[in-house]
Amino acid sequence: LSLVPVRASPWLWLWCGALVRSALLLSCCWMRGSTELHSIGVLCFHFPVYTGLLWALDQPTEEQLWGCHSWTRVLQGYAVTALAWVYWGDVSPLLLSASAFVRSRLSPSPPDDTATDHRLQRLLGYMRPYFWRFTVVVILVFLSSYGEMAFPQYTGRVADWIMNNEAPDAFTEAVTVMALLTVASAVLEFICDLTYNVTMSHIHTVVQGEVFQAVLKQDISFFQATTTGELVSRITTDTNSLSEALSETLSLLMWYSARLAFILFFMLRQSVRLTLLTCMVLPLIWELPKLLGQFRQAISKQVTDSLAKENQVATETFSNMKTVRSFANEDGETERYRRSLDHTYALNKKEAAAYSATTWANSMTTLALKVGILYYGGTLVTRGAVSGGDLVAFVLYELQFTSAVDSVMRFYPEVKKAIGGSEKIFQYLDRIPQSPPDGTLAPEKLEKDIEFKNVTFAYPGMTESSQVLKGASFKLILGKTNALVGLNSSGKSTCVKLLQRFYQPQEGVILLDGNPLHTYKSQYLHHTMAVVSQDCLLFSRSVEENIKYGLETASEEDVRRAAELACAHTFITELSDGYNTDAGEKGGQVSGGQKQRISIARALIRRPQILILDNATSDLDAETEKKVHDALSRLPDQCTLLLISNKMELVRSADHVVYLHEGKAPEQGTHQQLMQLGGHYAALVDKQDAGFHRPGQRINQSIKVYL
Ligand SMILES: Nc1ncnc2c1ncn2[C@@H]1O[C@H](COP(=O)(O)OP(=O)(O)OP(=O)(O)O)[C@@H](O)[C@H]1O
Repeated sequence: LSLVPVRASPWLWLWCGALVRSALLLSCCWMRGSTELHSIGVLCFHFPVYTGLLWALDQPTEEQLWGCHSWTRVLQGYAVTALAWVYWGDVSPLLLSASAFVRSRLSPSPPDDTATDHRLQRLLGYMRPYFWRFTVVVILVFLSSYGEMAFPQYTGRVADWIMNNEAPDAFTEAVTVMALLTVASAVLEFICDLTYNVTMSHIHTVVQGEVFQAVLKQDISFFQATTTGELVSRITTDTNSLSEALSETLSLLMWYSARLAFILFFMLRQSVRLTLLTCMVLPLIWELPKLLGQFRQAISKQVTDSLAKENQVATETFSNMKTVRSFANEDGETERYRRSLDHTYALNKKEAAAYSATTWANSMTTLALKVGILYYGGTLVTRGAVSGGDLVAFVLYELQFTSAVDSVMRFYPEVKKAIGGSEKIFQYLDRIPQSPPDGTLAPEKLEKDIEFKNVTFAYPGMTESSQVLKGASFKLILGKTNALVGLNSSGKSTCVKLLQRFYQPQEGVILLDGNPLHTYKSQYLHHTMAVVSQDCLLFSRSVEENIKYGLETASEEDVRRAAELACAHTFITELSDGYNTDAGEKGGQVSGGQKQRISIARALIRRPQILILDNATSDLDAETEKKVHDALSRLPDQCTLLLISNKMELVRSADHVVYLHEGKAPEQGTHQQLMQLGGHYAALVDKQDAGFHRPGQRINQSIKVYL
């Protein structure tokens, strides 16, 4: 062991021993977690670092350096290592679970390093197409950071020249070079910032577009479970803060990291001892704010969630303003909003406390370092170990160094926080819609009836006892007028939603043209089948754009023809700006009846093979409704018409009536056949007829007719 080269350098011996011990510990696969790596670091390197510190402080180190060569010391070192090896082998799982417990107490959602790495990789994936641009950015960052080193370097030299009254020409030259390098560095920084920010804002646009697209692909139950406020917040607020963090904060992090590397290099050139002293204190500067930063990160996540909830309350209130006003519940809504504000405020206070603690820890540690450097540097100058100029340069470097460490410490958690915040964005991007994959069928013409075969269905999250359909089997005749009748909540609208593939039946199958519904292309299905429901909504755009919604290629002639069929043309031309009149948010600028006719026109412009009207003419007066139905009866023969209405005269005129009862379809046939049967349907018709003959009594509106 005391053989030649090692003996020649006690430092080498000391560090080799530390490396051997750490390699031994690392070879145990169970000791590769971050906690264990820290422990290995402490175990193996505390002695060499301690000796280094003594050397930096100009203290005697002979005993520490040469003491290793005694067999007792070597054996003692390995004995401690072996002991630690055994100790961690047995106790490590216990320690890990205890620390996990403590962390779970401190923060409900502890930061998961693996998940963060994964998210980082995903984000880097978006940067990959701009690889060369980022390479240029990195090169510019390094060049510019290098240029910034000119100021302390030349200031130190100038200080020496002034103190020693040397070469006045060199002084002017040094100042000129320093100025040129600083200007060059600033120009490079400008080019670099511009390139980086333009690229990042393009990436932001791409991510935002992808998230929006991914959300639109989701199944209807997803929209039912997720509130609009939350969705909007994820698409706008979250992507914006991610983009801000990645464009501003990450760029600053890059700058300061590069600066840190150069400063360290120049500091080492200036004085190894002073640099060592600075670096000894570095872990303290590094670890304390990092620990506090983790705590802050967890709180920030809670703040983001709380803000999303706040948005949700506001969005819900404003979008239901009429309901709020009609129930005079402004105070109630204000109270609800105030409660969510209070919750965010409480979290903000926690976050502010964590932020202050992090900042305080940063400044205290850096202050202690500054005092230490000045004191120890002063003694070195007095002893003549370094020149006054060197100390001046070193102090300037050290100031930049601590500010760089401080910035890296500050921006690193922020970037991590933004990466953590990207979790939800990626959740949306990764979410696979629960509906089966899109089919391939898209026949030009349907030939067979629509058939529900033993269909059983409960809404997502509902129990079996809440099944809406319990093995319902019935047919809707192709090219004819069909009526689906039943009491309230008997599942009539649910059947339409199943036909639109908003939900999937748990059992049974729905056949269209003899094939299961899911074998059809989704786009084809929604073009073939047009649905107009009672609560049809218009978009805040012109009437014309509303009518040709999703069919941008439709001509003006098509729009006018569809509007005429829906008896909407006349009133549209009387609107302030005709077809160009803005329908307002959710169609708020037109009346309920006008909204329904525009919606019917929107359905008709597609020339659907199946038209479903779910109480779609309920807001029309009798005369207009008759006109609309007359027009609809003139639709081409092959169009299967499906109408929901509370008016029995429409049901009577249907070719085929299906009566839904307790999740099944016990009666189906023509109106006459069902009346002759004398079952539920006949009883319902009788009740309604009786209701019509009692003036002033409210009619039990529980019939829906689909044509
Ligand atoms: N999105 C949903 N999530 C959970 N349950 C729902 C949902 N939509 C409807 N339901 C429930 O399903 C049942 C059937 O509702 P559906 O709207 O299909 O009945 P309906 O016959 O059209 O009723 P109505 O004549 O009153 O319009 C009701 O009990 C209703 O509460």
